[in-house]
Amino acid sequence: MPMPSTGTAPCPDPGWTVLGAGAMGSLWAARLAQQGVGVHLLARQERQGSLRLRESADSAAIELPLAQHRLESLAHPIERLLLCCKAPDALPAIEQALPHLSNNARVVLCQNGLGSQQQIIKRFPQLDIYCLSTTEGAYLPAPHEVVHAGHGQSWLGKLHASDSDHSPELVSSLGQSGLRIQHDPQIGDRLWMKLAINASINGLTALYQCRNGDLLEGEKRGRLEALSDETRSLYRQLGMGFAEQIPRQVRQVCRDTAANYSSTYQDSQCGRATELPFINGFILQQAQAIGLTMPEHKRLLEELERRGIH
Ligand SMILES: NC(=O)C1=CN([C@@H]2O[C@H](COP(=O)(O)OP(=O)(O)OC[C@H]3O[C@@H](n4cnc5c(N)ncnc54)[C@H](OP(=O)(O)O)[C@@H]3O)[C@@H](O)[C@H]2O)C=CC1
Ligand SMILES: CC(C)(CO)C(=O)C(=O)O
Repeated sequence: MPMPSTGTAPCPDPGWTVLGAGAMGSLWAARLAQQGVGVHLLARQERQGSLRLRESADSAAIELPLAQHRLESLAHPIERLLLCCKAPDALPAIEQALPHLSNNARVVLCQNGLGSQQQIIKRFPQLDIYCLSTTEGAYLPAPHEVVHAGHGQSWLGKLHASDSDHSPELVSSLGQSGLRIQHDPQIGDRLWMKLAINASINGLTALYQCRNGDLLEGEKRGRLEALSDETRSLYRQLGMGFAEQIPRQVRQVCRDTAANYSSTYQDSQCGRATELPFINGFILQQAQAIGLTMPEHKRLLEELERRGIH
C-alpha cells in the first residue's frame, strides 16, 4: 500500500527568459534548450523556427526548436531574466521588461564594462539583480545560427552583499546548460579586472584596426602599456588590491586572444555604437570623481571620436 508523502516536492525549475537574441543570448538560450530547460528567447521581432548551434566554426550544426518572441507576446510573468544585450541597451531593455517581471523575479545582467549595472541597480532598487562575467566567446555567422567560438568560464554574483542572495540557485540552473559557471561572491572585483583589460585592449584595436595580439608590437605596445599603467594608478587610488596585476593580465589576454578581433573593433567595423562609454568612459568618470587625470584614456577616446567611433 503506497505511503502518503510527508516531504514537499522539489519546486520545478522556472526556466529562463533570455532577452537579446545576439551572440551571447543565443548561446545561453541554445545550450539551455538543448538540455531541456524551459527557455524563452526574446528579440525585437517575432520569429518562428529553429536556432542552429555550432560548438566550433567547423563543427556540424545542431538544430534546436527555439522561436524568438517579443516581450509583449509573453503569456506569463518572467521569473528569471538573463539580459544579454550590449551595455548601452541594458537600462532601456530593463525598463521595457519591468512590467513583465514577476514580483520575485531574478535578473541577471550579462554586459561587458561597468556603469550599466550600477545604473540599473540604482534605478530599480526593488529588483533582485545579479551580474555575470564571462570568457565564453560566441558570434552569429548567419541569421539564427550561433557559433560557440571560445569555450570559457562564467561567474555570477551580486554586486553588493545582500541578505537574500540566490546566486547558488541561479548558478545551478544556468549550469544545466553545460557552460561552465561558478558563483563569485566578489563579482565586482572580477568585473573591474575585466574592465581594466577591455580598457587597454578594445579601443586600441579599433584605432589601429588590428587583432588583439598586434598590440604587443612596436608603437602599439607603448600605448597598451601606458593605458594599463594609468588604469593601475586609478585602481591603486581606489584601494583595489589587485591593481598591480593589471599590466601583466593585459599582456596575457593579448597573448591568449592574439588572433581575435575585439568586440569593439568588430562594432566599429560594422558602424555600430561601441561599449566604450562603459569601458574607457566609465574609467574616466571614476578618475574625475577623485581628481585624477588620465591623459592616455582621454586621448584614445578623442582619437576614436574623430574617426566616428563612439
Ligand atoms: N559575444 C561574445 O563573445 C561576448 C560578449 N560579451 C558581452 O555580452 C553582451 C552581449 O554581447 P553580444 O551577445 O555579443 O551582443 P550582440 O550585439 O550580438 O547581441 C545583443 C542583442 O540584444 C538585442 N537587444 C538589445 N536591446 C534589446 C531590446 N530592448 N529588446 C530586444 N532585443 C534587444 C540586440 O538587438 P539589435 O541588434 O536589434 O539591437 C542584439 O540582438 C555585451 O556586453 C558583450 O560585451 C562578453 C563576452 C563575450
Ligand atoms: C578580452 C577581449 C578583449 C577579447 O577579445 C574582449 O573581452 C572583447 O573583445 O571585448
